Amino acid sequence: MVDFDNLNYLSGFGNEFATSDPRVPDALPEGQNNPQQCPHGLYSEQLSGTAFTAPRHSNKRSWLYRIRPSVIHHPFEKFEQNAWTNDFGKFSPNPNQWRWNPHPIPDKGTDFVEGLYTLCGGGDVISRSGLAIHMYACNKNMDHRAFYNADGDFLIVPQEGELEVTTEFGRILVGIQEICVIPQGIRFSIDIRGPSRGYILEVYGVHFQLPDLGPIGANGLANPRDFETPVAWFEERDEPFEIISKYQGVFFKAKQNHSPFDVVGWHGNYAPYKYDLRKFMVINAVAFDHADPSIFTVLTAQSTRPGVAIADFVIFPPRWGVAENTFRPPYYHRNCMSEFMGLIVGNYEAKEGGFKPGGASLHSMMTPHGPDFACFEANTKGELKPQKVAHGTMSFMFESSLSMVITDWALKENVDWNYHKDWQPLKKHFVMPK
Ligand SMILES: O=C(O)Cc1cc(O)ccc1O
Ligand SMILES: [Fe+2]
Repeated sequence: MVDFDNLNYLSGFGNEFATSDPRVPDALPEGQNNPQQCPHGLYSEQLSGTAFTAPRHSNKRSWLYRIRPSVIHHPFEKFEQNAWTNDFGKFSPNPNQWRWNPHPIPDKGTDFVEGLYTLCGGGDVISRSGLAIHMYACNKNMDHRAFYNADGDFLIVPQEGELEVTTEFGRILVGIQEICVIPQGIRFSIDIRGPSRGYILEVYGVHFQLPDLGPIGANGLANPRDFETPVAWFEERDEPFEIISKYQGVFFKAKQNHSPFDVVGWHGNYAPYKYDLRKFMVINAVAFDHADPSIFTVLTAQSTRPGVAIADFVIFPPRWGVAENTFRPPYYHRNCMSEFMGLIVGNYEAKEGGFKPGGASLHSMMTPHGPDFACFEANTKGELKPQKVAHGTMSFMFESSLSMVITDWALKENVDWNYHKDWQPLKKHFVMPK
């Protein structure tokens, strides 16, 4: 059996892939999807990621050739997960700047599903447009348990602990400074290598795509070939499994007597993938001024309004700051978008202190924010030499055109109640001309 450290991946973003587990190299039928009998007695099953009639350029579906069809399970019953929600209508608005200390990894045995925790979000899973932002913190494998999200796609950003992700499409090792995307409906199970924590961006009704490059040209930012999709892998395990479904924001469980990871081969363009953020080709200002952070967009989940995202996934990787006569850190600003930030490793350039790896911040629609006092003081003085910005760091932003609501528990737990004090010492420097 191939272990998680020696996995092969298929290269490319959104390609039409075709893959069979090397133990059964001819698992895919030749030239058709539904032969009267599939090779090796497999069942064929389609997983649709878009409407059948979606335009060809955005149409997503895959064909799975599996030992048993997914439908063989017992009825779903409620599964208690009280730190999760997709129902943001029930919480009160709060326009403050929010910063959270790292979400704690529990002492008691907790797997990925049990350790999910919702911070904020907006929109609606039922009318199929919106997003939610969650964290996970766990210390236990999802033993004989698989999860799928009927409501949307997950973009998972591990901050501590590599994740061994088994999916219906194959297996993925997701390291720190890597991300993985598990599209709507795909069953997966997460094993860990130690205490684990990370962030999740969930979007409903759309899938992530690469941003357009416009005048940048044909190359740059996240290059398509650096996205890695698993090769088919299956296990034949006739043992009790629990399938956890998140449907309309609520968790359900169903029993079945076999592993859901029994897909021997699959083909199509709807599949999970991972990406190493250190491969991002950074573009930035090389003469003067601070460019908008959209230059750092890795993936975008577009709304129906051109250029307006349900959520953009933006990173702040290490790079050279060279701009002349420029206040180089992020500018003070108010935005018609909502900005959620997380820190994977290192230090964020706009904050001299307080924003910790594993922590988070939310600057809501039109809520002012920007560099803290120490950052402003340090960067308005001194010679502007070329300088490596935040060596070895990786922070990110989930930016959304939706107004986000914070859960009641996130308004109480892990809150840095001193955050607003970061800006209070900013001095008045104005001098009235005589
Ligand atoms: O608020 C933030 O720190 C994120 C951010 C970074 C940047 O370089 C410009 C604008 C912006 O919102
Ligand atoms: Fe901002």
